[in-house]
Amino acid sequence: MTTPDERDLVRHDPAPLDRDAVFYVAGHRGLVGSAVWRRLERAGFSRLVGRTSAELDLTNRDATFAFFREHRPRYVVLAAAKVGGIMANAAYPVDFLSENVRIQVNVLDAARAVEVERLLFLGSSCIYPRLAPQPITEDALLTGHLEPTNDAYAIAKIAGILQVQAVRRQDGLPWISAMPTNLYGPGDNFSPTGSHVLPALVRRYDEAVRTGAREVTNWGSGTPRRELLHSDDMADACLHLLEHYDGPVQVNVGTGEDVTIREIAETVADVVGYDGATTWDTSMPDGTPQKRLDVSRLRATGWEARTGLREGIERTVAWYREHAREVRR
Ligand SMILES: NC(=O)C1=CN([C@@H]2O[C@H](COP(=O)(O)OP(=O)(O)OC[C@H]3O[C@@H](n4cnc5c(N)ncnc54)[C@H](OP(=O)(O)O)[C@@H]3O)[C@@H](O)[C@H]2O)C=CC1
Ligand SMILES: C[C@H]1O[C@H](OP(=O)(O)OP(=O)(O)OC[C@H]2O[C@@H](n3cnc4c(=O)[nH]c(N)nc43)[C@H](O)[C@@H]2O)[C@@H](O)[C@@H](O)C1=O
Repeated sequence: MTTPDERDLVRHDPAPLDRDAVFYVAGHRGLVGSAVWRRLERAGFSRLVGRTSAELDLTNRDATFAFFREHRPRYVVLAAAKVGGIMANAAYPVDFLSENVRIQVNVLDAARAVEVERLLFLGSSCIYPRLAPQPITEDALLTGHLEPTNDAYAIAKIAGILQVQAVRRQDGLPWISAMPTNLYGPGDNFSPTGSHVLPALVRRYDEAVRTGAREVTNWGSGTPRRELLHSDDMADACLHLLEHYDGPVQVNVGTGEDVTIREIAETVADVVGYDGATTWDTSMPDGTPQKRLDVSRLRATGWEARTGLREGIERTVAWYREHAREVRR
């Protein structure tokens, strides 16, 4: 008989995924989910299943169970969540905690009921303590206080990691969790107040160019450091981990490099062609001073990010300009 500890040993080459099995991408229209869907299509998966939140509200437990019983997916990527930038998280902590806990518990319980073979849960680098030593290793989890602007969301994500580990221990199912750094790419949320920093800056600087404005004001001091990963790289890492990692520890996913918000703003301004002034509204929160991930566990499985930050920003600006009308609605 194997002990729980033996079952939890890391296997670097779990069985390759069957391209003809039913594969459910929860949140398939979001930034990450849509990139995962494109990646899986490219890899030859022929039976992808996705539902919008209007078609299947994952906070509804009965509907979630009915969906899993009907489709019986063999594989799942859980990329459905309530997601937002620093101000959305700070303003709506109840929603970020409650909705995310409900989505996760329902999906993970329903997946357990039909014995989903491989499942990837997506957390976030904000699960780590606000002042974790840099770069942040996976074992920094639960070693200190969280960043107050996103503690509610982080607690929900930590509960998800623990639920995946518990399913591994209790049922022996080889489910895994990935902790992405800050992400960006096509299909992102470009809402001026609710979005993350990169889409917010793309929209703001693009608008300044279009209107001829000579001054742009960003939030905070510009000194916090962030690590940014393109959503296509994230999607590639999701498939890679499902095929090459089987262990209880959540895996950090990022580039391993960070820059200041000011540097990100300068790059966005340069890419969109803005040459006016930039000021900083220090009445807005900075959030965590730095959250650079240690990605050595991921690298040990043979994966590295491919998209450089400037190239990723250029692609995102091009996408935004092509889709600006629908995005700005
Ligand atoms: N964006 C980022 O910088 C980061 C994201 N992550 C994590 O990655 C995952 C994906 O994030 P991201 O793609 O950016 O988020 P998005 O907001 O772009 O997409 C979220 C998706 O979740 C779906 N969803 C939300 N609520 C429900 C619900 N009640 N029922 C069914 N579906 C629902 C939405 O469906 P619909 O569109 O149909 O409403 C949408 O497709 C999340 O777990 C997030 O925490 C982690 C680190 C950074
Ligand atoms: C992914 C991650 O995302 C969030 O944490 P965050 O990293 O702090 O996210 P952010 O991208 O919103 O901000 C990064 C920095 O950028 C500055 N900043 C400047 N100007 C704008 C601006 O216009 N918009 C935003 N949003 N930020 C701006 C801002 O003041 C901050 O210093 C959490 O939701 C958390 O839960 C989470 O998982």
